[in-house]
Amino acid sequence: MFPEPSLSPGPHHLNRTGCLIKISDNTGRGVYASQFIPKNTDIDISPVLLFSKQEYENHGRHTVLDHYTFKWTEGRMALALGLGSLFNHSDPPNVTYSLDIRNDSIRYTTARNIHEGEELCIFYGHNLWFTPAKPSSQTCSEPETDDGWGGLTVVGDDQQDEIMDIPNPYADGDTEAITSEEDLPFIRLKPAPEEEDAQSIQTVQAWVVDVPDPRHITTLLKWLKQAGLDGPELGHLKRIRKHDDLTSLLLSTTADPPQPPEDLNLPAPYLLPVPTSAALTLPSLSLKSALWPTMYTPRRKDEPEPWTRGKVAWAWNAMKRTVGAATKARLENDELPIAAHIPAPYDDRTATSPLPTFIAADTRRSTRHPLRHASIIAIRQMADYRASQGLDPPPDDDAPSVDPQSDPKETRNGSNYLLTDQTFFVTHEPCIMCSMALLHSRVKEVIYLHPMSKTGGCGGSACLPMLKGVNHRFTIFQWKGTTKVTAEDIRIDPTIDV
Ligand SMILES: C[S@@+](CC[C@H](N)C(=O)[O-])C[C@H]1O[C@@H](n2cnc3c(N)ncnc32)[C@H](O)[C@@H]1O
Repeated sequence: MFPEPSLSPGPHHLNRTGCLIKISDNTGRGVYASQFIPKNTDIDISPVLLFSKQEYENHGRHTVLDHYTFKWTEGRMALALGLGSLFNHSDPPNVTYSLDIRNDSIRYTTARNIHEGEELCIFYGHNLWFTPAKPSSQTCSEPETDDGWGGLTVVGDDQQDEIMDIPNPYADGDTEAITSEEDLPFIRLKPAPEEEDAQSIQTVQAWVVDVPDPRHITTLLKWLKQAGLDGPELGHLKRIRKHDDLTSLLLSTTADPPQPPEDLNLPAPYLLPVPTSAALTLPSLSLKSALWPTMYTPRRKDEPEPWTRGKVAWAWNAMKRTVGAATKARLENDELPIAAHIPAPYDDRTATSPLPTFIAADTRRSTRHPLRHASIIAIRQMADYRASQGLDPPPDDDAPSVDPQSDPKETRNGSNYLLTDQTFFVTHEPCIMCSMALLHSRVKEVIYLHPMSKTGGCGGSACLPMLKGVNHRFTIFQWKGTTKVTAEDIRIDPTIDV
């Protein structure tokens, strides 16, 4: 059924589940099935060789190891021994893998039934360092994120019970210690300043005069000042342009041409389109400066807020629970496997009456309602709860279903229906509608697992909190998953609005 690629047999290394190594012209060595292998079979458990962060930085990453190693915890890198290093990349993959931090090994499991002769492939992530032999089935452009090993993403097990069994890798240690950025299980997405292309650059007509004798420039700059033509409206542009041997001076955007001092004998001013704003990125700088020399003002990034180990452990549990809810929604209710979760805030852990946890799955299928997205439901749960002043919520099909693990009575104060200061966990990047709802809700930060590059409103197809004119911004994180909370099972069609 699966055509034998132009393979030389290579060394066989037949393992107990029937995996063997073959060599193809396009992808080099790879792992192939010598027989039918059912879904959910553990096909290999590869021990790993660990490199310390320093060892890897100084040596490993400058060698071919960089194409083979997986990101481990505490900045360490792992080389899978045996078959583990030989799985090639495919999107979608037919093999998932999970890191077993305790036993220094990686487990590879079939994600579906595998036929004899089929190549077994894992998913390396979206930032490949080579051109994949088979074109990716996903055409989405994903955010520039670090996915795993030099480029690999951990795609974990799809069994909810197993997900729930995984020990939290951040559970031990000093809860007050600050976790370094690279040890965080998520990536802070710093939405790029708006990129511009040549067509989208806004321009305005400005008067320019050529100055054959550059010694006149000083006089002209003084004259601009005296004439009141040195206002801030052109402050994003340089006044003088030197092009080949010609010096030109930017005068004004006035309707009529300004009249420079006559005794300088300058040629008549002429109109030129110039950019209306400074350049935020280097590509934009070169496009704009081709029109007129432009100032470069990259956006200053906010100082990232540090995450303590205790808070990271809390986030890990929260994301695990979110994934569990999404998996359950699909398995038990035949819904889309999408869930959103507002856990009791980490800082409430010692409070006598902490906020309850709100967790919601998508219900658009069962309610036949196009707006029953998990995020909208979770936002509404919390808003209703906070505004309810102890009253029972309205009997609606997406009305609050406050987590039974929590006792809401104590903290209902009705003072605030917003999600101010809340961390919002969601299995998939929220769509534009949900991102706008999150913005309206004044949420503090959103952590999502799967990017939705075609429909997402947090950087995928648009970035709502970065829009001009919005009255709130929230921080966005993408889970990178050195844990099994990353579940391939809840991947969905990239064109779905989440
Ligand atoms: C972890 S190794 C996999 C084993 C490798 N094929 C070998 O012979 O050692 C990763 C390397 O395999 C190659 N590779 C993996 N998947 C590929 C794909 N889909 N298309 C082309 N090359 C691929 C790339 O050269 C990549 O750097």
